[in-house]
Amino acid sequence: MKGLLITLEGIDGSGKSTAIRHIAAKLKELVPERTLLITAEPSNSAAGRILRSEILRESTGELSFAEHMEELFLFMADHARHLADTIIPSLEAGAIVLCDRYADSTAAYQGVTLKGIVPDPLVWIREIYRPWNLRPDRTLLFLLDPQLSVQRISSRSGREKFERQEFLRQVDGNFRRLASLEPERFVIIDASLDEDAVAESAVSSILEMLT
Ligand SMILES: Nc1ncnc2c1ncn2[C@@H]1O[C@H](COP(=O)(O)OP(=O)(O)OP(=O)(O)O)[C@@H](O)[C@H]1O
Ligand SMILES: Cc1cn([C@H]2C[C@H](O)[C@@H](COP(=O)(O)O)O2)c(=O)[nH]c1=O
Repeated sequence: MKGLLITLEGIDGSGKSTAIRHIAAKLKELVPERTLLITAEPSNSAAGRILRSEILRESTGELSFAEHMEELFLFMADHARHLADTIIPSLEAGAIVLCDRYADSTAAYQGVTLKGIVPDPLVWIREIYRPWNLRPDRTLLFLLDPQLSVQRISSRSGREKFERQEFLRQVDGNFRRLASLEPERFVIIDASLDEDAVAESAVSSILEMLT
């Protein structure tokens, strides 16, 4: 049986982790014969663990050129390791893989942080990934106004709320641009709906691919 790679993308607080739990429960009920793998990036690779410690430590200060480049290539190294060790073996075994964040997040987020360092960083990052990345069968893009998303995650530490909102507005614009470049791969999920409605739209989109 052919595996299926479904990725979930969207800005911080758009509800991906919440939705993935509902989706997994529903798929277990509707297609009990299928193996499900729920995973996420950054993953638990060595690079992923460095990134997670950095994210937790999130400095409010500006990163240097070297720190921005280091962050980009750590995310890419984590992605390569995650593909090789986890995603590809699961797909080869016929699993449905639900991945919370994937290469599109690198293009969307580092496509903002690398502005002024490289020309059109979103396009550059896509080009670096192109020769070796595994294209998802479908990407669910959770769209939510950054003002709402910042309210949802306001309890988390880190950058000032306004700074985070402006940053996420640019990330949101990058996700929308990525979706416009590959409309056949992306499905837009209205993340402003309640949890059940969001999960229902996500599950129906996945079931379409199974039938
Ligand atoms: N549909 C929804 N409506 C209202 N609140 C929601 C909804 N989905 C999730 N939330 C709440 O918003 C917050 C963020 O949700 P969640 O962690 O699932 O987002 P996320 O996209 O995984 O964020 P991040 O990428 O930053 O981890 C949580 O407090 C969650 O309970
Ligand atoms: C894969 C990936 C992630 N990020 C950012 C996006 C989020 O702010 C954090 C991950 O936090 P989460 O709560 O676990 O989703 O990392 C990024 O900047 N670049 C990437 O490639």
